Amino acid sequence: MALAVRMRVPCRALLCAGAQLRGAALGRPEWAAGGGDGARRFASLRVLVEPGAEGRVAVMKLKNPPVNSLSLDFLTEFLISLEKLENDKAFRGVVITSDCPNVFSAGLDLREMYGRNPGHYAEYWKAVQELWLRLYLSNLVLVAAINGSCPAGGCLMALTSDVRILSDSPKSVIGLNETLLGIVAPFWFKDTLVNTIGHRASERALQLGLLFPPAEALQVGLVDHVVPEDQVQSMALSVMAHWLAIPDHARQLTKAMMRKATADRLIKQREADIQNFVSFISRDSIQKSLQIYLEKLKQKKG
Ligand SMILES: CCCCC/C=C/C(=O)SCCNC(=O)CCNC(=O)[C@H](O)C(C)(C)COP(=O)(O)OP(=O)(O)OC[C@H]1O[C@@H](n2cnc3c(N)ncnc32)[C@H](O)[C@@H]1OP(=O)(O)O
Repeated sequence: MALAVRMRVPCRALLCAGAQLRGAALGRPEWAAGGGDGARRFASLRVLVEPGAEGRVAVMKLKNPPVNSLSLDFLTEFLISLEKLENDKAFRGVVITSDCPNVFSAGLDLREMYGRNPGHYAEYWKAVQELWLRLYLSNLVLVAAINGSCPAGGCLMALTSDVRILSDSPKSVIGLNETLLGIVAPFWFKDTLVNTIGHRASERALQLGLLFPPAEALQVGLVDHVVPEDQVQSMALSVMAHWLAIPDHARQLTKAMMRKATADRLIKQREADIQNFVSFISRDSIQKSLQIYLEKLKQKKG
């Protein structure tokens, strides 16, 4: 039954093959298994996978310092580790959290979108699409344990999860803030937000580029729970236990029923979406906006 409901995402194999080649080219081992749990604990440079609870749950820790930006290398490593977990029938759920202090993820890596060539932009965008499709259509129960700042692409990642737990800290702001950078969230970012918080709240959040503090994120429905920082992971595991009490086949079919139409919109026009991104991001005005934003980030440090 699990096989019957497992959805295939085109081009995944190609992307993963690309990642392995990239890893090999960098002259480092692809995965290092370790610890007493053998294959249940593995790591790449930027993603750490540890056993969660009762051998059925894995905890994926994002480890791309300083701010877990979603670089191409990070995306490829993340996708490989997710595929490993998807293919291991022992795992039914994954908690996604950050290994970097105060930041869940700073979103897409601005350096992948600034000052590069069209071929690079296309390769990067394909990987971003793949991340969204693989997470959004995952058969696993995904719980985002958001232990820090979660803007733009970081928020998109969290929105693909089945449940979101946010730490109660002034640093833990979450939202799709693309307009603040002078860029526009693509339709599938928007669809994911609308499916979570509704049309009117999304319209306001997207146009204003809102980054919601914890209480407001909870109120608008962007996250499901806000808990003290030191309870984020334990809360995630306890919510996970609730979701795992449901038979997988029924939950998976229901998840597919709720999400497939949204994912299909992108699957049907992936190539056009890549071309749109490349032409948008290559515009002089957009490159200028990104340059200014990157400079602001640097100046902030003083
Ligand atoms: C059609 C186009 C659609 C594209 C859709 C785009 C989606 C996106 O995700 S765009 C990215 C949006 N992200 C942001 O706006 C977040 C920017 N970052 C921050 O606000 C902060 O860095 C922070 C709150 C996440 C963390 O703050 P803090 O701990 O104070 O760290 P710093 O700001 O000092 O940053 C350290 C270091 O990291 C660099 N950096 C930060 N964010 C990014 C990023 N998204 N991509 C690449 N690099 C990033 C920052 O510039 C600093 O670098 P150095 O000065 O070289 O140390």
